Amino acid sequence: MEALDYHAEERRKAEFDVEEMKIVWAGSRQAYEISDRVARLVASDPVFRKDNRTMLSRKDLFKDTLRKAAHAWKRIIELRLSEEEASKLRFFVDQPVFTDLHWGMFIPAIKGQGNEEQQQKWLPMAYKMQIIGCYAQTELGHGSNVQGLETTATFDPETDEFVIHSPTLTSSKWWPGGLGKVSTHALIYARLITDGQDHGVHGFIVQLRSLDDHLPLPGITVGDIGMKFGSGAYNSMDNGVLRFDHVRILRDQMLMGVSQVTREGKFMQSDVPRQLVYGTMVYVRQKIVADASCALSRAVCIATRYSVVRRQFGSHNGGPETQVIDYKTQQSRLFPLLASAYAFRFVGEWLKWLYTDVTQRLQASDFSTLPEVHACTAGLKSVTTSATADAIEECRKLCGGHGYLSSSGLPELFAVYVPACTYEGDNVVLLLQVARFLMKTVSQLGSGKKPVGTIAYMGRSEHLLQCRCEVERAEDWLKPNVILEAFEARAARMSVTCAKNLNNFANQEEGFAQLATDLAEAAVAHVQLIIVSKFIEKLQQDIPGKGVKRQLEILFNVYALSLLHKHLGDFVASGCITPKQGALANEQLRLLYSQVHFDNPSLLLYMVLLLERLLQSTSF
Ligand SMILES: CCCCCCCCCCCC(=O)SCCNC(=O)CCNC(=O)[C@H](O)C(C)(C)COP(=O)(O)OP(=O)(O)OC[C@H]1O[C@@H](n2cnc3c(N)ncnc32)[C@H](O)[C@@H]1OP(=O)(O)O
Ligand SMILES: Cc1cc2nc3c(=O)[nH]c(=O)nc-3n(C[C@H](O)[C@H](O)[C@H](O)COP(=O)(O)OP(=O)(O)OC[C@H]3O[C@@H](n4cnc5c(N)ncnc54)[C@H](O)[C@@H]3O)c2cc1C
Repeated sequence: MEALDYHAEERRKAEFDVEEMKIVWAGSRQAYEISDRVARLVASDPVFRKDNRTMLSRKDLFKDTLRKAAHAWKRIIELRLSEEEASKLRFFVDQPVFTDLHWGMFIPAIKGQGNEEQQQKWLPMAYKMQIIGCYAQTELGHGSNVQGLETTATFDPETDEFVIHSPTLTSSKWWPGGLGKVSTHALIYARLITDGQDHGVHGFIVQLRSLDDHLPLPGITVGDIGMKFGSGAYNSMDNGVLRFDHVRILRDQMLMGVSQVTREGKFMQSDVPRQLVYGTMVYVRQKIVADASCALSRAVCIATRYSVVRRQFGSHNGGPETQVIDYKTQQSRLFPLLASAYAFRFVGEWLKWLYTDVTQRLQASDFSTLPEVHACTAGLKSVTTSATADAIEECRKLCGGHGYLSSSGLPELFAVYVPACTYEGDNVVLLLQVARFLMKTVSQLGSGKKPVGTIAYMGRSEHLLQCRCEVERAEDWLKPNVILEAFEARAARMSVTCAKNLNNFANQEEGFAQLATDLAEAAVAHVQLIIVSKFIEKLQQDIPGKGVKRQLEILFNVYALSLLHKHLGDFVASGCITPKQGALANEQLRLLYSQVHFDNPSLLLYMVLLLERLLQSTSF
């Protein structure tokens, strides 16, 4: 029987309820139904075709993108799509476009940092797209170091205006998406100067182009910064450059939700943390985490289908050659990526809850969880995007030469995805922010302040610094509590070791600079613990559907044990596990990959179908 026919036969026998798995992936039945409905809408509309993108010139690609964005907007209005449906539709158009920043940053920034009057003034125009905004923070000379930004906003009490100016070449705004051609307005982050005093970086709404003829307004020099990595891909986005020559704006165009400037030019910092000015970045970082699981599942879907169909070597007596998915190396490279897609999905769901929770707390002036939210969004954005970018490249390699063809979908997926390791915060810079949070927590352990939330395990560091994992046999690694304790012990020991070593330096800053690499690794250990623990929490929930929970347990073990294998040095060096226990973990991992293989060849096909079916539930 042809392997593919065999698939069809086996598919019907799938040991788990695929429809229920799709709902687990989507997060709820309602979310699944919206995704499915909108995905079909996009797939059936010829205007949204994607197969020609890599053959278009930059100019034609940009026109094609504008056409799609306009068509998407028209369909949203015609079909009266909800905000969630509209967001899905923009997502499925699946092409970096100015609306990502208009809807994804410009509007959230006004909502998060503007006062009531400013929201009432600007949001209706933005929602109707009568104005199109971008988020202009990064400059030629500074991206990571926000406090180093040079653009100035100097208050003129004579006219009750701010003068926005680019004093140096390096103060040119550089990179903002949507800036190069499309945006009429920008949210500019600039140094607020009143009465000769510099009050740091704040947000200002500045009109860039005329609403009549779209030409740049006086004092504004603006344009596109040119081709980016790869053909097609991110070149559908008009990332731009912007300079100001003493451009005047009204005082009420400074976002005044976090701090204010009075008519007399007095700077007023309300009793909120100044870091709320960074709120939009925190919001996008949590969205990027959810997005990682989508990009990763697409790549793994392609690589799994290829691995099932591709045959290479191993023919006996003229029979069919071996399916490459039968090879242990193919399995050990592919299966952890599938498991990661589910792990990132679940931690993304949790992070969305954490962000919603902090937003509600902020409305009640409760800033208690802000540091943890910053550490979680920064850390999870860093770890999930780095892992996903590496995974897409691995999926390309898993597909041999065909993975390098544009028609495989992988090159463009990679080219569009990889800037996620840089934008919204360089991944190393963000890990160092997590490390700062960890060191602060460790330094407070003796103060009696009990660590809570994702850092609560640090309160048990006494135990975690000397515990021994109870693993005698390979199957002991299938116990979630054993895995959790190993990851907690690793994270606690790496952080406490860093904290101890910091004391060997004259001051914290010097220590931080010298130990930055160790601190970044301790941050990764902390973040991976969060991902593992949220997967375990997901499995503790009531998960309907025949066999669904069982499959997710397999994926959890593959995810956790493949991570343990990858970072075995950390676990053994920190004394959490012995080399023998590490070897047992690897043995269990191999069993997870190949327990099907030895039992029954047809069951291997079932494992493959399981992967395919799991991925089918992730194909949107
Ligand atoms: C669908 C998806 C795709 C959506 C589509 C996406 C399309 C692409 C969009 C890309 C858009 C962009 O790239 S927009 C530009 C993105 N740019 C960035 O992300 C810049 C990254 N840099 C930064 O965020 C900042 O410079 C930092 C955090 C690195 C440093 O800030 P800083 O002000 O110097 O602060 P620092 O001295 O380090 O720390 C002082 C104290 O503030 C705290 N702190 C720092 N930041 C925060 C924060 N955000 N929230 C709370 N607290 C904070 C620290 O923990 C510390 O607390 P304590 O220790 O004192 O207690
Ligand atoms: C596709 C794309 C879209 C973008 N869209 C926007 C947008 O819409 N709006 C906007 O404002 N910006 C945007 N950006 C800019 C983006 O936010 C910045 O590029 C990003 O924040 C990184 O800053 P940087 O480029 O200055 O890198 P740098 O900070 O200069 O990083 C360069 C290297 O230095 C290292 N480094 C820097 N500081 C430290 C440190 N303290 N310790 C250790 N290592 C360090 C980094 O790890 C990195 O390896 C976009 C960027 C890209 C690529």
